[in-house]
Amino acid sequence: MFCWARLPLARLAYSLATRRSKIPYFSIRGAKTKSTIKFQELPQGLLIPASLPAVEPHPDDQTPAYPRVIQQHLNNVSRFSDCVILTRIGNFYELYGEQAEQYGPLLNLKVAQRKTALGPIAMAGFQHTQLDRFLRSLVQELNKHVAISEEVRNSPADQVKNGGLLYNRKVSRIVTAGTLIDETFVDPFENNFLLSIYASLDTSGIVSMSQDADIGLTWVDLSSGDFFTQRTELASLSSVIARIGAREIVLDSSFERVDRTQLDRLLGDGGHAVTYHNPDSSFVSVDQWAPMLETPVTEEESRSFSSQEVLAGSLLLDYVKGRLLELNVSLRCPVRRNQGDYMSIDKQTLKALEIRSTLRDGLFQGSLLHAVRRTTTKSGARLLSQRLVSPSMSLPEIKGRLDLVSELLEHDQLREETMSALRRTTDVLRLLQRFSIGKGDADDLLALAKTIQIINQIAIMMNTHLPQQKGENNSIPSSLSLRALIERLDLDGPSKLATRILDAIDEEGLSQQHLAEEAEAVGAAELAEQIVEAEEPQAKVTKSGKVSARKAAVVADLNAGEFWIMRRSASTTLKQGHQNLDDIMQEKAQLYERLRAEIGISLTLKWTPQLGHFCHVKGKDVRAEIPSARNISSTKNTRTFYLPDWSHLGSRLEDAKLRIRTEEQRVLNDLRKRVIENLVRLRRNANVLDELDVGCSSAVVARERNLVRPLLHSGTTHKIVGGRHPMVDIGLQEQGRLFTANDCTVGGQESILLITGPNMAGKSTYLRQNALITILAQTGCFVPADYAEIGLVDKIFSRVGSADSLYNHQSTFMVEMLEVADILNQATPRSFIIMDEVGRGTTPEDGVAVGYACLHHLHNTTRCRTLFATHFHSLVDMTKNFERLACYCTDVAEEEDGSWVYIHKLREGVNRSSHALKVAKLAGLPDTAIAVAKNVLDGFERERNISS
Ligand SMILES: Nc1ncnc2c1ncn2[C@@H]1O[C@H](COP(=O)(O)OP(=O)(O)OP(=O)(O)O)[C@@H](O)[C@H]1O
Repeated sequence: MFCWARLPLARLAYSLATRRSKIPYFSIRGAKTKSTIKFQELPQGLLIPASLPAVEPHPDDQTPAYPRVIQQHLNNVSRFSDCVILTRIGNFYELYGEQAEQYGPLLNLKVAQRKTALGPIAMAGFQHTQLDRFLRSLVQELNKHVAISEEVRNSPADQVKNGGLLYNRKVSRIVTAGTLIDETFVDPFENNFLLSIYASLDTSGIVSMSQDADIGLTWVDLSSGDFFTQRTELASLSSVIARIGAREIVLDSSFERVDRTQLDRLLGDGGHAVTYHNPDSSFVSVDQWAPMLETPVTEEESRSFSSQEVLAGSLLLDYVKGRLLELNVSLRCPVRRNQGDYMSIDKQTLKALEIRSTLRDGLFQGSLLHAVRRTTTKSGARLLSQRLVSPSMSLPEIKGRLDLVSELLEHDQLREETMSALRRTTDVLRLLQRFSIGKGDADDLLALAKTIQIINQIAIMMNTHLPQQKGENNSIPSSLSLRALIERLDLDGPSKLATRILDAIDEEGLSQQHLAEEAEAVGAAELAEQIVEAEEPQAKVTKSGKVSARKAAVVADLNAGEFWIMRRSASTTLKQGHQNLDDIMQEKAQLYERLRAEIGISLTLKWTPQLGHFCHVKGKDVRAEIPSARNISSTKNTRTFYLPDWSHLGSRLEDAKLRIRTEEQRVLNDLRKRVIENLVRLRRNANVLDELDVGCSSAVVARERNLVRPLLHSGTTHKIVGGRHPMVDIGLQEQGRLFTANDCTVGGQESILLITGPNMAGKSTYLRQNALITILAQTGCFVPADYAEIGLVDKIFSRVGSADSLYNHQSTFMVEMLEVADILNQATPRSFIIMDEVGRGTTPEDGVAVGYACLHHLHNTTRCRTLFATHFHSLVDMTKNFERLACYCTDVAEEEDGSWVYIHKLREGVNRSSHALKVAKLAGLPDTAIAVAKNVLDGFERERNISS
């Protein structure tokens, strides 16, 4: 029999999975070497080493070689040269050699040295249950690609080839920031996009930097299956990239020759990883994308893709395939986004308007999304986030979304009930991706079935409460009306699937199994303690709870495998299997009774993974004569022994259980297959839920914050009455202060509003609130105003604040000019521009000149809606003859006693006083400094009086 005491034991783990597959083993890891030795259990509970951590002879020669696992790691390092390799060894993932030395300290892992024939080699590792935590650090914080080398069971032939090794290792997947699927650290509220860009090449084979060069983009979220394509031109590329907000951008190697500063400017600093990849030719035509799609792209759709989009798609899919290796993933059919269908928001504007995060701290709280998000599902939150950065340009689409909000506002109870139902649903899109990569388990199936049931309930609720026909006054019912949405649901197939899942899976058994697994985990730890204790009897194991833990382990061991996750009725084979098992259990009871009658003692028939089927007696019966018993161990009060009858029946029992487990697995696989068959329907239904969720969210915010439905039209005018800034309004309310609403009529007769006024009196707030109201309106949300009539805006631009980019050799003024240049070059008569203090980054004279030039260009050439705030009062005089420019201002009201208040209400006219010293005093500048500043101002005043 194998002797534990000879092993340099440090850790021991018991593998549940392997035991279930009827090949029980322990794996023991040496304290220093961390090699793993597996022990197989023979009948009668004997343990023999299943494999030894042999130092394999090198195939080419007989010189000393690294142990196989290290050699495999080194091979992987050269095969996946851009990756950190994590190698699975039993219950651990290990890093070796240089990678252990480099990443061990970064990951806070202890780096040890393992002795090998070729000298010591560094190693560091962590428990397999911690994989996601370390992946997060490597992928998201250190921006690394991680190749995961998993243990795979060798086929009998491979075992012979590999000197009897039961397990081999194989890189199963490469994880990068953009290829996350079901990792626990994927942000549930945002999409995790991987974007590929294909640009036209010039004659010398370099990416063309001509502003109108054709660009193809495709982006995919592997965690939800969403897949999009778009064509654009180089001039708009950085805005499109900012809007998509990808975690990783894949470029082909022609981009490597683009000037670094130029490329950085194009790609922006959205916190994404950039990867260069050279695709092979496997996905060059859209037809070849089919194996990775839920359904092939139709010929008509495929004709709509530009050649650049197809090439970007082939780059993307080739990259995905190379990262997922053996995993299959099913993506949705690519949705083509027409540039003209969405309002373009450039990357500065996205930041400046704080759409998804605040400008200063990058926080969610304080952003527009935070102000308007009341979604109850994660995928609803993702949809809303996407919509806010890509407001629609389609009047029917916007009208449809607004109709839905209006309808949900009309039906309070229906809305409340829908929201409460949605709250109970699971994130179907992300769940389905688990099935698409072959991972979904019984819990996932149950979650899916319950969500399907909830969808059915929502449909019944809507059908019961909604009037049969919407749009009685001959108006055409909107495609997004509640009824139209419900009619979009495809309930038949999914309902059958849900019934099948719920009929098959035994929820009670499943939760008991989870409990048993937890108990077993306790048992494994306890067993490890026992063996350490057996090895070093002098070392006292004093861990509290030891006895109860042991009991839990024994209980778990006895019960393990008797909780079934499928109902007996799930299949005929299961029914028969359970009948067979019942019969054997009856035989067990009879055996027990027989033994008791024959031998006259009370004994228990037990099974543990380490001993197999054995008998146990205690107390006075310990010394009884038991024919054909073979002792295992005995103490004064207990005795453990094998009995052939029980060993034989026990192996039949195990066999019966194995048959049930195998059948359960088959049923599980069948259910998974059915989920995949329903993928398209389930995803379509999930979209309806998202639409409902976003509609409910908008209705709730509209009610909470007293928002109104905007009127959208195809003109180029804005008329907003009583407008408020969505975030400042909330912020002031939290402080018990009131926001002063302001009107904004711009476009047509007055296309430019030139706004002056004191510091801190609300100019920037006014500019931004009107831009935000426009974005909300075109997103299909109600807006913070008393009334809003908005002509569709194709591009929204803002030039606010100043930020230098020293890294890119750009001064504050250079950054400002780059942004202004983009605006003046790209704005169209349908655009909406806010410009705040243009020209403040240089001398006042130069600043005025630049400010005037902008106003002149916007007034005479672009002719689009513009709100322009400035402290350069001479601009007012210089633009006096601009017909379509009107002046407005904010103010300060001074009381006789010297106190003063800001008048945030905008009035027509000009205000030439900045009251800057009031702000300086408020900010706490020393009185002496204020006095000096005042003297300077008085001096200027005197000079002005003399010269006039
Ligand atoms: N309409 C308003 N109602 C109430 N408070 C407002 C309003 N507009 C602005 N405020 C408050 O005044 C603060 C300053 O506003 P804002 O930054 O817009 O002023 P400004 O005129 O642009 O200042 P500066 O010229 O110094 O940049 C805001 O943070 C907000 O607290």
